Amino acid sequence: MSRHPESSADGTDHIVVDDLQKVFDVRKKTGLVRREKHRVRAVDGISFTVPRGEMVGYIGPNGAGKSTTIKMLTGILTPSAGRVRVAGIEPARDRTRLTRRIGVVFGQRTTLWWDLPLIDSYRLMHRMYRVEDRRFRENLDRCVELLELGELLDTPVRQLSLGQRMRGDIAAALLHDPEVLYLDEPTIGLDVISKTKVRTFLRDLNAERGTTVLLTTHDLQDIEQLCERVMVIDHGRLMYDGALAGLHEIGESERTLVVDLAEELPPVDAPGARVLKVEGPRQWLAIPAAASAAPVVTAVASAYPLVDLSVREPDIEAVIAKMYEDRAAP
Ligand SMILES: Nc1ncnc2c1ncn2[C@@H]1O[C@H](COP(=O)(O)OP(=O)(O)OP(=O)(O)O)[C@@H](O)[C@H]1O
Repeated sequence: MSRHPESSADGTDHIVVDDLQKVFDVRKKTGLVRREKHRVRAVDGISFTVPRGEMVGYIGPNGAGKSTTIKMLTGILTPSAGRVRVAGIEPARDRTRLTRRIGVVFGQRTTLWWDLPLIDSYRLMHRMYRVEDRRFRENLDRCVELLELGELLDTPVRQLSLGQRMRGDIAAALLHDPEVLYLDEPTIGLDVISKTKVRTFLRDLNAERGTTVLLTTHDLQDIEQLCERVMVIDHGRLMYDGALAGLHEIGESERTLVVDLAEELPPVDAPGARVLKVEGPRQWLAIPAAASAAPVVTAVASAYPLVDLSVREPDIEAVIAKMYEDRAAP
């Protein structure tokens, strides 16, 4: 597979979203026969850009508006207001042309033909996307090798395990050499080994081909292992857009210092740290995530019989939960 030529989109931005909105009019049953019209602002004025070759996490709680955004980026849904450009194309206007430039993987449903052997689905896609024969063969060979699909090609899709099917779906999304890949929960329900295979493949794909990736997931390890940048949305609004590391600061989270002493002692006294728990000779100390652990370590080591210590980074899920809590507080 070759790297994609330089940007054909807005400057170097491969995805451009400007004040994007999607409003659904829904009818809610309020009585036996009465129905009231009401509006759901699924996406409520979101703006962001993604440069070519970036891998970005797009996360948020259930119903936040993630899928609605992705559907507008693929052209399945037309925005109520605002502007979207993907690889220079307006998705809702030119969906067919865009389809050849993007790949989509929905973890919860397959794009493969259920009753056909995997290879037959790929052959159908070859024709549907009108991929040049040599390119198709090269892409297929590479996906088969890296996603370990060789022994599965003649197996009907319905007989594949979830992890095998997911790898099959990822290959299907890449046979036409898309420049942009949307991944919606690509590791959902997979075991640890399959998750690792999928993540390694995505990292290599991004590094080698410069594919732009927008990743929606509830598995924060996907984000931690794949994306330097993360966007957090809630109630259709962008709450955070920046480095993954910055989320920790926003959430004012804490790191945990686990200290093992030579004997059982009362809670240690170290400036800048708060003892969370004491269990025999082991104590758990909280320190602000943004602060250095060194002064606390020095203080403990000089005043107590320190045997061992380790630092635990804050759990990103807890950080996001804290961010929502802070926003909800009056
Ligand atoms: N076709 C539709 N008609 C009416 N309301 C809709 C429609 N699609 C989505 N919604 C509503 O828009 C909001 C955002 O939904 P969306 O599916 O984009 O969220 P999400 O972040 O993808 O959630 P999840 O993590 O659960 O998949 C929700 O309140 C949802 O009920």
